[in-house]
Amino acid sequence: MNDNKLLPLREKIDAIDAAILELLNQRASVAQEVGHVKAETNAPVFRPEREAQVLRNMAAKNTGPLLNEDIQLIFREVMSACRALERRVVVAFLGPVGTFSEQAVYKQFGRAIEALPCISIDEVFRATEAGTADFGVVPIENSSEGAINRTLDLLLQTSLAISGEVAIAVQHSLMSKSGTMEGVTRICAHSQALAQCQAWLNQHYPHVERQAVASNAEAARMASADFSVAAIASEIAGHQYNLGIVSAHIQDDPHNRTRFAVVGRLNTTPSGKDQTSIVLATPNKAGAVYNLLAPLSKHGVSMTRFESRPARTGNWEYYFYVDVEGHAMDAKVKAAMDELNQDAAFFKILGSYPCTV
Ligand SMILES: C=C(O[C@@H]1C=C(C(=O)O)C=C[C@H]1O)C(=O)O
Repeated sequence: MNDNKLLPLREKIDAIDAAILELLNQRASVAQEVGHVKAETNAPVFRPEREAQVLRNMAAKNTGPLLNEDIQLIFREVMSACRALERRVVVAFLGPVGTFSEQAVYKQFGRAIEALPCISIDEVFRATEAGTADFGVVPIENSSEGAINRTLDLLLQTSLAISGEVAIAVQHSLMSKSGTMEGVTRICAHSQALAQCQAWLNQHYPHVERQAVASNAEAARMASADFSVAAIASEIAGHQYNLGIVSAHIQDDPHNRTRFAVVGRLNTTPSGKDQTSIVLATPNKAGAVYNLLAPLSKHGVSMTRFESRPARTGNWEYYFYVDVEGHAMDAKVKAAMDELNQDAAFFKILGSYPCTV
């Protein structure tokens, strides 16, 4: 074998690991000091703007061969572990475990947290508003199905602010207890997942009944207990419930993504590269939307997203959900927001937060 050649290389790796370990613990000790300083003033443990800066710095300094993406994953976990020495933050999400929401939680906060599964999006908001959780992670938009209306409606009323956003690739697989479709009479999934796989299902299993259930993970749980049920869910959920894969990645759009908002009782300060989400309504008159957006162009603020929701007043009135580049504390964003606020029938800043790194 090549072990004679490997041995000295492994000794090198052992020495480097010892140095990394030493440095990691030095870093952790400083994070503990940060924790003590924060405890004196009851300051928030999780600072998304600072974590975004650390991740951006690491990517900027990285000379390889490790990829920026992998460096950021590693540092996300390093920060998560350091943060947990200050305090383990509690993060509510749309459960049960195994959902894409749970993946989004770990992508944003790392693993060293307490993840709190909730039965509905409403419950995620409630748990976070009540302080049972420090943050909540809620789906806001899917690239093939559009906005998650319940989240938009709840954002309108909540006292929480958006403190971050996370996007994850959503890949659905068809799975069953046996790993085949033999004896399967029902395909279960969340309604969004059924919609995202509609064309594929129509083509491959047009005659099998489809049933919408509370979540894909719930579908996976049902399939694990019943040979007549197949589930559409993530492979992670399938693995959790010991399911076999019938067909992998069956979503109609191969680039299917879901964007999640992180909500909390925290107002995030500028990170250097931020965006601001607002919601506003116009008086119901000609040219209102045009006028509404004029302050943005006047102050040179770029709009990156625009979504409308019926206001349900019966008058064809709408709420507009708008994302703009920059932080609400930036002079030009602030000037544009002040003007919007003056003209709008309804105006609310949902939050300013770091752009995804
Ligand atoms: C150490 C801090 O606390 C947390 C941990 C961080 C880290 O490990 O780098 C960064 C931001 C905070 O979420 C800090 O606020 O600087």
